Amino acid sequence: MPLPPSLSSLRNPKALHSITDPHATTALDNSDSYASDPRDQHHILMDPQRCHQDQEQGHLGRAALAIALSSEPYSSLTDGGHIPTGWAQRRWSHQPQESSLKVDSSSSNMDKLSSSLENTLTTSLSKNNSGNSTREQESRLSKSFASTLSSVHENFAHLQQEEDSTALAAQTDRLCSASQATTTTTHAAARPHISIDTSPIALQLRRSPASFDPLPFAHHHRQATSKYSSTDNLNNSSAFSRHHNRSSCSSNTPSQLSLGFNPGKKTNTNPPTSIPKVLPTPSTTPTTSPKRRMSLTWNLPPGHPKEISPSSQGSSHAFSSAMPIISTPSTDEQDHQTAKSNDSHTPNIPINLYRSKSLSSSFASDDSFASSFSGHRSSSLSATPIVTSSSYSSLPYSPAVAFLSNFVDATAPKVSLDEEGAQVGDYLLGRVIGHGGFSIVREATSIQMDESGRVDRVAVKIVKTQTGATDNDRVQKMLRKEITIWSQISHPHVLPFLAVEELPMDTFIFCELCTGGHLLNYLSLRSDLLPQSMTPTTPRSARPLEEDEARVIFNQVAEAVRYLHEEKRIVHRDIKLENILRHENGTWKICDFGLAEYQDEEAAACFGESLMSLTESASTPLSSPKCGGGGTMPMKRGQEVEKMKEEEEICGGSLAYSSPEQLRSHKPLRCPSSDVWSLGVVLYALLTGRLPFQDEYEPRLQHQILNSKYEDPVECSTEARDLLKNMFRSKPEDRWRVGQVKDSAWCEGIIDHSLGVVADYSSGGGGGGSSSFLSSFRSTL
Ligand SMILES: Nc1ncnc2c1ncn2[C@@H]1O[C@H](COP(=O)(O)OP(=O)(O)OP(=O)(O)O)[C@@H](O)[C@H]1O
Repeated sequence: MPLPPSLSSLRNPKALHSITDPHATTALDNSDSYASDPRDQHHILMDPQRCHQDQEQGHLGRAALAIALSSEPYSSLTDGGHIPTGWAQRRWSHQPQESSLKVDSSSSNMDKLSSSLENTLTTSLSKNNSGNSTREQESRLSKSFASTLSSVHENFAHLQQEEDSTALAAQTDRLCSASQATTTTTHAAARPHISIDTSPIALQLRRSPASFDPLPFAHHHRQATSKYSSTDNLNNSSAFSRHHNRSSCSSNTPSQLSLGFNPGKKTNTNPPTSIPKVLPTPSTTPTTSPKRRMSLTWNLPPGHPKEISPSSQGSSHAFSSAMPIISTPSTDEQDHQTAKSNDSHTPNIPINLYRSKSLSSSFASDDSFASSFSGHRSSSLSATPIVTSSSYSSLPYSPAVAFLSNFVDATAPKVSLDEEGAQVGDYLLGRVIGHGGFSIVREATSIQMDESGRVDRVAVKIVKTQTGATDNDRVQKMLRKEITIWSQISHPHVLPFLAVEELPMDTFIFCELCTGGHLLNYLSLRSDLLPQSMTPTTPRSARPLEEDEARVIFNQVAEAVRYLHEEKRIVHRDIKLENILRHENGTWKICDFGLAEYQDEEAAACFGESLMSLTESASTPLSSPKCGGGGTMPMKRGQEVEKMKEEEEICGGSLAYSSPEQLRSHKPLRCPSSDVWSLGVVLYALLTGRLPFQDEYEPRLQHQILNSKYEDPVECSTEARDLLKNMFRSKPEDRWRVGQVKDSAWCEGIIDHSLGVVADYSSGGGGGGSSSFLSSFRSTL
């Protein structure tokens, strides 16, 4: 089984070795002995048995050092196989390979370093776990650490000569982490909160202080500072300060302490004396960088093996390992419950709460955890069962996981790229607002604000690269064409195209958002009928619009069609109520150019395309099937045959809106007259609340269309009925073109010539003032 994404996408694999919490530190010191929990792969568990063996064999520290120094990526440390049923069997198969290390792990230097570290850790743990820790012991421990680190520095000088700054940095981090963990634990008893910065930020600062940009971490600083509110004991902590002084690690502010030294100094053979370690004091408004914030805070139950100071007995203390931090300090059980309820496996949820309740129950119910911590004591170990995944059952995340999640590549996808919350281009995807044949349409919001501080809301049509359709290639080809056409047209009543993002799995077309729904919705809602009422299968009707309102809408749509036909020389081929959307400003816009076509070669050329895409040699020129109102075009026979074959399969559109010539043709036509017919269907629906051609039995429906048999809407004005008649002419060549439609008396608002009542509704500006007059006038007809 491959590594879980949260681990496999670690930005810095070596970060694993900077884990600072005591569990993980112990695990790292027994680096052959930690494993992935099969129940939750984000957990790293320890094998105390193995820890013990390591210690017996004197490997404590050495393996960790070897791995820390290894330049191998983290993934290569895994066994690469499947996760067996028992977690304990899953161990990293990595054997430190001398050749891959920049240092000779058998050199005396290394031995010295290793055993020094080992001794220090052992001393630290045994003292701490005996519950007899005193200030004196703390001090001794600190000294011991200081000398260890100084020894480490000497060894690092050797490493520096190897010019391996990366390995050096990892080593530095690792050792500093180890020392901090113990020191911090020692001091956890003396104060409610202590925050030692071993975060990547601090590490970055240590590595390249000059290039460190404090801004993104301002929030972290603030948090860390606030966590340091209790600093009263800090200055009293002789061990702590001595440790820092003697180990060449210092603090400039009480709120930010960090350990380390600058590995960039390659020629310095002496232990470094000062280390860039202090984060800039926060002074600015925090800048959020939410994906890189987290907190590890947990309280230890009194008497717990991890609780090391006698002064802490009877109380609950916090151990805080500060990383890029958002702390949600709380001590009540309710918070713990909240934390538990958040126990999803989302690796990037950065807040981790470890409450005394959870730990005490966890520890109390499973001594193995305690023994794993004090694994060097063979007596307790032998009597203790191995750690199981249930040891962690009450914890939302292990500290190690929480820390690791901080290193997950910020760009790693957290959700599928076409799901709500995903970022595509400059937009964040939102809820689904519509469905098409091969698409879903979502709302999306811009990630940038405009000058007035507003965030743009747009719509995005998402088409999968693999739609699942057998003719997927064709679907993709049509999509290409839709984008080509749509991106080059611009009209107030055509839905504006904004951008396109093509990702491996999906194509995203961003366009203006129309919050008012489509025209079918609009009609249906008015009459409290379901949208189905307008489908050919149901003879029921919606309440018609007032003629003047219908005129406003129709004029906008017809104007857009006129623009397409006459200015752009394209045909829409799918004009219907569902493809006319209402913008929040009340205007109507045509959308869906999925079936749009160029009227002829010339038109195609204007869009930078060629209808003659086939390379076949010339043959007899032909015309496309006859259809009135233009749309003829020369075509070569071979090409046409191919084209016909292709087009037969992509013939689309809705039957209820189909023109007679389209029904007669076995391939989609590119003649504008068919659009005019469809436009007539829309007009009829607006005026009557029903479709002109509808029948549940399809052949009967086709018959109606072919013979242009529709019910004359006697309730409408003569001008409206006249217009409909001219739009529903069977022969395309007799049918009005869209320009004639636009110039019609009804569209012009010329209702009754004899009375000279003229109102101009063509601009879409309304004309509601004369509405009642017009209605009453109609009723007198
Ligand atoms: N810009 C938008 N604002 C609001 N809703 C939209 C927008 N674009 C599309 N929709 C909704 O999504 C539906 C489907 O969109 P569209 O017609 O563009 O997809 P399609 O895949 O081309 O559909 P079809 O299969 O019907 O051709 C529309 O009917 C409409 O309800």
